[in-house]
Amino acid sequence: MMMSENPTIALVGPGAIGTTIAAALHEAGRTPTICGRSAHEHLTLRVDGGDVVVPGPVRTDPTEIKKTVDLVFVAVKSTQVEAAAPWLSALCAAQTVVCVLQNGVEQRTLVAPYLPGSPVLPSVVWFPAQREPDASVWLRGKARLTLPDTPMTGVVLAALQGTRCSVDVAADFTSIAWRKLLQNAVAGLMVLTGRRAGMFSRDDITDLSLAYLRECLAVARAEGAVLGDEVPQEIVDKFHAFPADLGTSILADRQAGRPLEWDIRNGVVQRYGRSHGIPTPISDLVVPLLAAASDGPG
Ligand SMILES: NC(=O)C1=CN([C@@H]2O[C@H](COP(=O)(O)OP(=O)(O)OC[C@H]3O[C@@H](n4cnc5c(N)ncnc54)[C@H](OP(=O)(O)O)[C@@H]3O)[C@@H](O)[C@H]2O)C=CC1
Ligand SMILES: CC(C)(CO)C(=O)C(=O)O
Repeated sequence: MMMSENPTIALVGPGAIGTTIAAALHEAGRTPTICGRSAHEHLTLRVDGGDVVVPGPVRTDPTEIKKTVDLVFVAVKSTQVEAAAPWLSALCAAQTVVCVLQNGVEQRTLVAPYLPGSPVLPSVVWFPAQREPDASVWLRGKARLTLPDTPMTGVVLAALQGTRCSVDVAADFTSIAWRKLLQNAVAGLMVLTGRRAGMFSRDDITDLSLAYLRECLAVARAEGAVLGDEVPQEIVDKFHAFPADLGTSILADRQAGRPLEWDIRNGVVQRYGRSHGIPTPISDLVVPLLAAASDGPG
């Protein structure tokens, strides 16, 4: 699918990931319409070379949107898609490309019901970014996405071409998305301890993580992911190498008392495990604890 020369672009969900992508687009002269929940005059991305300020305002009323756009980036949490649906109705026509910047392997299923048949492009978001108390976002790694190879991938490639956010296109997107899901699943253990990446240097947490990752790997393979036996160790090695104070977005939500993406990051392994008849004893412990931390009661 080709994009018009000056495509119109909107970003729904100007949080940690959304601000990073909005800043990348803005630096390349492709400033998106920013659609959020909280009003801000501008967005600020903290990067090594200083701040990137993206002019706003952040729009908060979907009824103000009078025209659909060519490309929408969706960067709300998976728990916020339903509430963000009025933005999707206002911004999307049948030909609008909707690129979902979320964790998980179910972006299409989650977002498509709120669209007028627009094509949905899932992505793998590799970089850590965190919201700071002053509402700026701290980009803590190299901005990088992986996209599946589809007829509309070129639209996103063109939009992000020459920006600080690099994009890889994967022939086997399923395997890459599941690999990232394994990383996210084990990161969920940080919610249960209230600790950051430094906790993975403990031998007992390393052993638990490896066992959990092997369980997730069995489910990923049953879902068609081609991932080797070395993947659990590689993911744990990654956590060992992270700065000790690096968190994860689900921990940030826990600490802010927000709903957690427990279902798309952890519950998914238990759900698919059940459908394939694969035992998931670690998920059976971890998932109810995360679900209760998120949704209560109590
Ligand atoms: N942060 C990270 O390092 C990474 C995150 N991810 C994934 O990316 C996705 C986005 O995460 P992240 O950026 O951290 O999330 P954030 O919570 O930082 O951002 C979500 C944004 O969506 C806004 N929002 C909430 N509800 C609505 C609504 N109804 N309409 C419009 N905007 C709304 C929020 O507004 P408000 O300011 O009011 O809360 C916030 O600006 C998640 O799936 C996450 O798992 C993937 C890789 C890394
Ligand atoms: C930072 C990262 C990449 C690792 O878990 C992430 O996906 C998140 O925080 O949600």
